[in-house]
Amino acid sequence: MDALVPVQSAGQRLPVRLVSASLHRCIGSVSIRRLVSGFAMDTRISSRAPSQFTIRSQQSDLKESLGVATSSDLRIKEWEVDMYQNELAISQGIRIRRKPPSKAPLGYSGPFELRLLNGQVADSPSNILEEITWFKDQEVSRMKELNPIEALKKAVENAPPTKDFVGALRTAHQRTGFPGLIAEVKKASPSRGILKENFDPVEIAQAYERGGAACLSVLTDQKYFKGGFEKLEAIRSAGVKCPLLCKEFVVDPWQIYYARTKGADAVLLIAAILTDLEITYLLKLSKKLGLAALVEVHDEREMGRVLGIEGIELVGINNRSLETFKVDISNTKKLLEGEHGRQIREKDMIVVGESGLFTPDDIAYVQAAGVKAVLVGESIVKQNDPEKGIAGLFGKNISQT
Ligand SMILES: O=C(O)c1ccccc1NCC(=O)[C@H](O)[C@H](O)COP(=O)(O)O
Repeated sequence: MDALVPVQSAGQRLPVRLVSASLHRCIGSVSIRRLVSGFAMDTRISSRAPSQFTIRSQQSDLKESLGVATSSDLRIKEWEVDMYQNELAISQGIRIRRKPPSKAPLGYSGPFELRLLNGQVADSPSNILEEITWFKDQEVSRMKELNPIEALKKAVENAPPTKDFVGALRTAHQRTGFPGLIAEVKKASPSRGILKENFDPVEIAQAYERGGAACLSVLTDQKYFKGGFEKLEAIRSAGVKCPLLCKEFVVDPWQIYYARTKGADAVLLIAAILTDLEITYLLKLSKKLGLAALVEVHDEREMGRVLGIEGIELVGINNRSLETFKVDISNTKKLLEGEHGRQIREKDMIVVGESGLFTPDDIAYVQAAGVKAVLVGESIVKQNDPEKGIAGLFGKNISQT
């Protein structure tokens, strides 16, 4: 019996079988589908094996056997599922915690008791990505109440078809000989503050399209980037033809449905905050809804993980450390060297160089490293005329070539 799940250190793999077996015991008749952050997983639990972990009164056992869990049982179970999810993430080397650490609910007795006694955990976010992720988790819970998934699924059925994001990048690369440009519509960022005061997202998007952008990236996060879904919708409704990336911090499948209903053609999946299983599932869901997925990595470990996942066509290498904000475009080169680069070429994936690209030399540098697309925000959005900004970035007008 695995009464005590061993605490995993970073880099060690926590067997999924062990996690599911333990979840099985903890959750009893409650569907994991509802509990693991809304992620629909294959494992639907139906067994009513008695829990080794939770102390229940005879009365609550009776209630549960009748399918009526007490609210305190549910709190304990939800908390414990969060803890297992953290363990799984840690075992994959993910340092970003998805939620602030919380104390065990009253009455909890189980494997995490020992863990809690041992360590002092920081209860403030350790970097900006973690802060954004914690906020997003809360924000998505609120948004889900206002826009239930059933309504979104209906809206998706009636939504117009999506545009071919990956195809647009390949075509632009072949047409211009330069990496296909994903031009970012971004008013502000945590590292740079406000980038443009008089910010008209539709005007900027139209200027980017005239300037030869293959695709656009639209920030939808309000709090940290001053973006919004209304901006994505407005750009789509204005008749812009470029495929649109919904630039969000996805922590829940609900967001994929929501992005689809708001006019997105592609979504961003950030490996630093998602487990392999989550990426796999979100990728499948995106494809099912007709969306492309840009899977973003920051380091070699994340690149290795992503290369082990089937079905990824677009990999973004972010040159910005989300922990220190330092931008270093040699990160793109480093991650495309050796075995990883070989696998990427073999799989014919499109690599997108992201962040910190300002000059034709920067573009030439990441192109020589192997990228077929670039994602650029600051250097073009700040220009009075973003259309000319694109010509400046590439050293020539790429709309005509
Ligand atoms: O830009 C930030 O400060 C930032 C902070 C935390 C998470 C993500 C962040 N940026 C998102 C991006 O990756 C960039 O918007 C994108 O790659 C374009 O970068 P740039 O051309 O340097 O504006």
